[in-house]
Amino acid sequence: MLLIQLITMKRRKIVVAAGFCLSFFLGTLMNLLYIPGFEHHQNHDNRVHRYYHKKQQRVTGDSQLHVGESDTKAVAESNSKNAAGSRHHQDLLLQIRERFDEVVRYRRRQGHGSGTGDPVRPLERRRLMDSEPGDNWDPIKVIERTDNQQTHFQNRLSSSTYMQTKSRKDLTMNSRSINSTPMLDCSSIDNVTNIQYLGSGYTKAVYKATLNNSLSVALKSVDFGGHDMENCVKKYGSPGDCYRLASFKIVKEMTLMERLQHPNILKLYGYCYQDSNDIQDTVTAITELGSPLEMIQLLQTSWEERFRICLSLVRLLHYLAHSPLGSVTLLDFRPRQFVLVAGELKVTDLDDASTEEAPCSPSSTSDCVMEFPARNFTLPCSRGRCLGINEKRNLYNAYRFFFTYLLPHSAPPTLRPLLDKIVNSTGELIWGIDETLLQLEEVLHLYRNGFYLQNSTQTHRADYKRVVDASIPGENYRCWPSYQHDGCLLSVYSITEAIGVCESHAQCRAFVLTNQTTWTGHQLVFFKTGPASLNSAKGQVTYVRVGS
Ligand SMILES: Nc1ncnc2c1ncn2[C@@H]1O[C@H](COP(=O)(O)OP(=O)(O)OP(=O)(O)O)[C@@H](O)[C@H]1O
Repeated sequence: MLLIQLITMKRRKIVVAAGFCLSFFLGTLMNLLYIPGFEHHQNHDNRVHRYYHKKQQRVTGDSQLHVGESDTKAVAESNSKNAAGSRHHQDLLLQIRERFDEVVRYRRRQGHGSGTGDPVRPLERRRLMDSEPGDNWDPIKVIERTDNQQTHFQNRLSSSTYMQTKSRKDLTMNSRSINSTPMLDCSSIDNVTNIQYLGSGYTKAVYKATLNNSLSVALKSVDFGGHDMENCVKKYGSPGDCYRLASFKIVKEMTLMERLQHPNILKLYGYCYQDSNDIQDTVTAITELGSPLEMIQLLQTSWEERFRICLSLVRLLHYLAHSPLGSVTLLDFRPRQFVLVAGELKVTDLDDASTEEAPCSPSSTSDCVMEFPARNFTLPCSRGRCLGINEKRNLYNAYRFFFTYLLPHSAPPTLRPLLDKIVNSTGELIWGIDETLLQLEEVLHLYRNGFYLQNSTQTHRADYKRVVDASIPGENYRCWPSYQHDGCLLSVYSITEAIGVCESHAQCRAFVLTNQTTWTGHQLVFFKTGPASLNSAKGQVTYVRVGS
C-alpha cells in the first residue's frame, strides 16, 4: 500500500490529510483538495461518484422488479434490453481490442528497440501473447470475463468507500530499462512530495511530484472525473471497461515514448500498475516534467527563445517523418500538446499520434484532401497511399500554430527575408520537412555566428570606456524583451552589438557583461542608465559611455 502525506488547501486554509495512496490521489485528489482551478475536476469526480451509486441502485431496483413480474411482455422487453446492452458492451470491448491491437502493432514494428522496458501491463501482455497467430484472444470471452469483473466492481462500490486503493502490484520492475537507463517503478513514487496539479485534458490528469526530495517528475493517469471516462460510463455503464479503454491511451503514449527516442519527445522515466478504486492494474506513467506552453507568454519572450521553439519543433517533425515506426503524424496538434523543458519544446501528448498514411485510389480526387480551417490541400496518391500526408499535416500545423506567430516577429532585420520565406513555403506546403529543417538550421548558423550583424554598418556616435573588474549593481531600467523583468538584460553576439543596443535606448549610459550565455552562445548583458553605483567586482567587465 502506497501512502502519501497530502497537504490540502481548502478556501486558502491548510488542512492536513494523510494516508492516501498515490493512485487514489491521482484519481480523486480534487475531491479532497481545494486548489484554485480544481473546482471543475472536483465537480466531475463528485458527479461520477454519484453516477456510479445511482447506477448501482437502478440495477438493484430493476432486478427486483423482474423477479416479481410474471408478465411475459415485460420478460420479452427485458430480454431485448439485455441483448441490446450486451451488443453495447461488445461495442466497448471491440474498441478496447482496437486500441490494444494498435499498441501491439507499435511494439512489434521493426526498427530501433534497444529498450527492454515494457509498458504493456502483465494482463495485457498475456493477451498480447494470446493474440499471436492461432490466437484464442476472443472478444466474447473477454466480455464474459469483464462482465464478472463488472458485477464485482459494482458490488464493491456499494459496500466500500469510493476510490479506495486496494493493493499495489509490485512487479519486478527494477530490471526494466530504456536504452540501459533503469526505469522508475511503483516504489519510486511511494514517498513523493510537493504534489501539484498541472493540467488535464479529455482523458488524463497530470500532476507534478518530487521524488526523494530531488527529482521532479510528471505523473500521468486516467482522470476518473474527466470527459472520456464520464462519457464512456454514461454510454456503457461499465467503469471497469471504460477505465481499460481510457488507460490504453496512456499505454500507447508510453509505448511511443519508449520506441521514439528524441530530445524533443518527453522522456518516459517509468510506470506503475496498482489496483485502485476497485479497478485492477490502474496505470500511472512517470515522465519528464515540463511547463505547459503559454502562447501569450511566448509572444513576450525574445526572438531567440521563440526561434528555439520553432527549431525544436522542426527537429522533432523531421525525426517523426523518418522515425523507426515510419512517418508519424500528430493528429491533435494544438500548442497544449507540447511543454517546455529548459527552453526546449517537447511533445507530451502522444495518444493521438498515428503512423497510418491515408489510403487512396489513383482515380479518386478526394481521397487525399487535407482540410484545415483556412484552406485545403490535395496530395498525390502513390501506391495506394496519400504521398507524405503525415509529414505535410504536421508541417502545415507547425506553420499555422507556431511559425506565423513566433518566427518573424521582432527577428533581426537581416534574417527577415529568410524567415519570411520559411513561413511562406511551409504555409503553402512548397517545402517538405527536410528542406524546412535545412533552412532553419541555416538561420541558426547565421545567428549563432553573428552573420546577421554583417549588414548593420551603423556608426556609433559615442565612445565607451572599458572598466575591468567592475560592475554596476543599480541603475536599472526596463526594456523589451528583457531576460529579467526589473532590469534590461539582453543577449548580444559581440561588444559592437552591445554598443549598438545601448545607442538605441535613450536611457542607456553603460552596460555590464555577465558570464551567462544563452542557448546559442550569445552573451547576456545588463544595460544601465549610468555608472553612479560602479563598484569593484572581480572578473566582471563594464562599459561606460563617455561624452554626451
Ligand atoms: N510532462 C508534463 N509536464 C507538464 N505538464 C504536462 C505534462 N504532460 C502533460 N501536461 C499538461 O497536462 C495537460 C493534459 O495532458 P495530456 O495532453 O496528456 O492529456 P489528454 O487528456 O490527452 O489531453 P487532450 O484532451 O489534449 O488530448 C496538457 O495539456 C499539459 O498542459
